[in-house]
Amino acid sequence: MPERADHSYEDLLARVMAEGSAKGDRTGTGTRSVFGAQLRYDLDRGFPLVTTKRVHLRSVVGELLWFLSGDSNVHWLQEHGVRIWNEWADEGGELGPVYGVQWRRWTAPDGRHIDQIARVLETLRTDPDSRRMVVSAWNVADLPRMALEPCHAFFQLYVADGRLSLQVYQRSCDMFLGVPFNIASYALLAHMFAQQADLAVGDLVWTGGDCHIYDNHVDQVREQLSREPYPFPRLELRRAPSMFDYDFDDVEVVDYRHWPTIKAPVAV
Ligand SMILES: Nc1nc(=O)c2c([nH]1)NC[C@@H]1CN(c3ccc(C(=O)N[C@@H](CCC(=O)O)C(=O)O)cc3)CN21
Ligand SMILES: O=c1ccn([C@H]2C[C@H](O)[C@@H](COP(=O)(O)O)O2)c(=O)[nH]1
Repeated sequence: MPERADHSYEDLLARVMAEGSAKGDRTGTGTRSVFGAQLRYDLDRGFPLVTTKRVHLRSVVGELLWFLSGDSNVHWLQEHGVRIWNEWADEGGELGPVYGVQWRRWTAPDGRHIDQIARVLETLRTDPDSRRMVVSAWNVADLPRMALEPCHAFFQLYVADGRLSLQVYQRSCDMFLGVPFNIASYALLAHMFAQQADLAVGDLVWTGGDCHIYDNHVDQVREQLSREPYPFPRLELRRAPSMFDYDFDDVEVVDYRHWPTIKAPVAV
């Protein structure tokens, strides 16, 4: 029997449209906003790539590989055709100590560097019941040097019944442009961790703080909400020798049925 289509992202989008409070924001664009929301996807039942518009998976994959490499310069992204971070980079392409740097090289007070991804993977393999499998990009001391403070600030891994789940906390959520990317990115990350630790995949839990729709995305969201979602595609992830050896070619999404692209300006 074919899988039923998931509506949870579209339902949240509709809720922010209908109930969101008018709220100003840093970019001067204006938003409607709801505080606190949660989406849950059983990763075993499909890969949560929004279907009511085309989501450019290659940019999602490129961004995640770039995070995992510990890079903070947009040159590598640009060389691979990913443009989503260009607006925030300085003349040299630098973004400061953003996600990749904090994930792979958090600087301790004594000058050591902590690889949070490697640590959490080690715990996953040796002590999967641990309640301490947390990775934080929210390095308070480093915030002033970042081009943009982390939006997806913190995630936790959890294992039960041989299944790996991941929950991410996103403090600020651009519901139309950013969130479809963020959901797909953490779903892919959960699959990578599970594969490297020989676990099955469980749930992706996405928790949002300030969930907003920018005023200049309202027409696009109305168009999107007029569309009926399709069932999610499937992910085929080729096993890489380590968490840090995945490449574009290892990631394939199969049977992605989707509605056409909807363009929208990004608020800088
Ligand atoms: N306002 C805002 N929203 C965001 O989602 C966001 C930021 N700023 N700043 C940092 C990153 C960059 N992210 C972005 C930036 C641009 C797109 C974007 O323009 N997406 C288009 C085109 C995708 C492509 O060309 O690959 C889309 O249709 O999804 C998506 C995420 C997510 N983040
Ligand atoms: O991965 C991301 C990165 C950024 N966003 C959005 C959320 C906000 O609209 C802006 C960030 O602005 P702040 O004033 O720093 O909150 O970028 C996202 O949704 N996903």
